[in-house]
Amino acid sequence: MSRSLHIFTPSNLTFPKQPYPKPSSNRRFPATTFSPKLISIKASTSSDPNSSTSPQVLISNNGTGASGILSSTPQDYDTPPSQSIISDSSSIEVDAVTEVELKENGFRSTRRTKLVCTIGPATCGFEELEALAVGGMNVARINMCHGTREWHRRVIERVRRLNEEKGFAVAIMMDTEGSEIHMGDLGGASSAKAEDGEIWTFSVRAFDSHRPERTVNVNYDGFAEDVKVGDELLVDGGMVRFEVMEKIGPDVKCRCTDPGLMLPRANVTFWRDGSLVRERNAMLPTISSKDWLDIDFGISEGVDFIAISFVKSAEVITHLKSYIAARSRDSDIAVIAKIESIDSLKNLEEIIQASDGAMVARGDLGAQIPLEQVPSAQQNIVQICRQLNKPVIVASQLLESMIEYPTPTRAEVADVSEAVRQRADALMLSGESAMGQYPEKALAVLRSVSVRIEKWWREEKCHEAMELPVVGSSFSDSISEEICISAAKMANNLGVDALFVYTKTGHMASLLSRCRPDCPIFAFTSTTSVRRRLNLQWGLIPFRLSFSDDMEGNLNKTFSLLKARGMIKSGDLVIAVSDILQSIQVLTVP
Ligand SMILES: Nc1ncnc2c1ncn2[C@@H]1O[C@H](COP(=O)(O)OP(=O)(O)OP(=O)(O)O)[C@@H](O)[C@H]1O
Ligand SMILES: CC(=O)C(=O)O
Ligand SMILES: [K+]
Ligand SMILES: [Mg+2]
Repeated sequence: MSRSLHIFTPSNLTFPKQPYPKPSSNRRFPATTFSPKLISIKASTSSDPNSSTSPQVLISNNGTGASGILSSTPQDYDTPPSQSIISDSSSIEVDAVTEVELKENGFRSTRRTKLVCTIGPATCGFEELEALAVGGMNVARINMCHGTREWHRRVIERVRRLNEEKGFAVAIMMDTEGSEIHMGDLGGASSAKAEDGEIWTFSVRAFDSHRPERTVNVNYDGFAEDVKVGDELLVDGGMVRFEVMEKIGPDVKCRCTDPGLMLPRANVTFWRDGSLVRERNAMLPTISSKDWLDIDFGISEGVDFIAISFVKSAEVITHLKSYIAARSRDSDIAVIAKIESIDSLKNLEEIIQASDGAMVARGDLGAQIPLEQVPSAQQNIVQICRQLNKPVIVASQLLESMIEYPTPTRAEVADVSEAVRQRADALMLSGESAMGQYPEKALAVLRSVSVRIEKWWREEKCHEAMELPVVGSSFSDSISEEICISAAKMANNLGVDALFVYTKTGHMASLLSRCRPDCPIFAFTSTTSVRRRLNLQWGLIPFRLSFSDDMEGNLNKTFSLLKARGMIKSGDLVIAVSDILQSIQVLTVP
């Protein structure tokens, strides 16, 4: 790129000469001494990328404020699917929970960390789902390892109905089974207890209705051939352990060395001399034929996210993304790479780069690498995701003891705090919400710990600045990134109440979220599907709003709609950015 560009940042941006006060301790500008409503800095785009006119930053003072123009190459945002655009231009949609939170506690106290709940027998009813939505569930996860497609379809229907009838924007994430080795479904039993010293049979034979006592089926045909006498067999990452004693045809006799509860379809790994054995099962495809059918199901149901289990390489993600694109022109399903195998750690950056987000799936990850390596892997994945601008979910065993007990352990609270402190986009409940005794209580713990830790770290100003590399490929993308970095920095320095972002595809909102600003981000988008997808990203409060290319009009409309609902008030200080007209505007709410 030969053209030079003046990207404005707070350091090279000239504000009007008019003095304005330093942020006071409550970090709120008195509207009387500073009239930010009139400051508008725009990066307008020239239509000719090769234009010889040199880019310029113009700051003009229109009375008391200023406006700046910065020219650049044309931006290209793709138009979202027309089908999902809601034509009602007079309303704004936000979920009832956020609305109450904003009204009662103000901007600062809103939760920035998003919450994902796995839906299972304990939470599949409409009322239970509603209780989770009221409790702050942003994304409902359905795990295709369990239940029938018909069961999952009903859950999706209920979540949809909840969104329609009660104004929520709960997104749906479908998680594939993947083709690693796991046990069968225990013939319908909810669990099986293995006691110390007991002999259990792991068999590749399928059992119809009658499962012989102390026998479990294993889904991998090569199992009996690949294991050796003396191997250690770990169920669910070591929750239960066995030693292989004898092989009899398709049956493998094992002695329980670490007793515990085995759940249906629990994952099985085997170890030899302290290392994970990956014989022919290493060749199992990431996406099995059953997974492809589940993916077709997810596409036809219009789920918002598909999470792929046991990803090994970026190719499988790229392949799936083109498969989805060819089959679902109207909806845009985001693909989340689950990082839960040794192979995925080896190819981490390429996999995350190819995906729309990632999950630190600590359950299986902890079965493939030594447990003491899981925390550093988590930190690394969270950091790479933030740098590459991909949402990241920290999952598994966050509040494991709450499957049975109404209060978490102190260690669990510390674990949740750590994920919040790392500023992961989202935390996930698995068994706690799918089949535990206290799904709502577990969600409430995630909620209160998140809010508390976020507030604490904001107040202490403990967050280290993170180097955010350029992620976009076009010049226009770079401008959007710089705008977001500058806007977030300005928002922190000026102590504004909220950042507003008007975004058609959601991209600009995600770039702002990546900066992890101190104030919440109101993300306005015209489609319900983008709004749902943004619900996974840190700090974003997604609104559905029809808007035009006239930012002045958009802002006035937003202010009056939000004021009418008591969600903002006169005098609130806001910074607005948009991907319609690449710009930063500082405004006080009239
Ligand atoms: N749809 C479902 N029907 C029945 N039980 C379910 C369902 N979803 C989850 N569960 C139960 O909740 C437990 C925890 O759920 P989770 O989604 O973490 O599954 P998992 O088997 O550990 O697999 P994964 O590694 O894919 O997360 C499961 O082991 C299962 O017992
Ligand atoms: C979530 C998941 O798949 C795991 O932790 O293994
Ligand atoms: K799964
Ligand atoms: Mg897993």
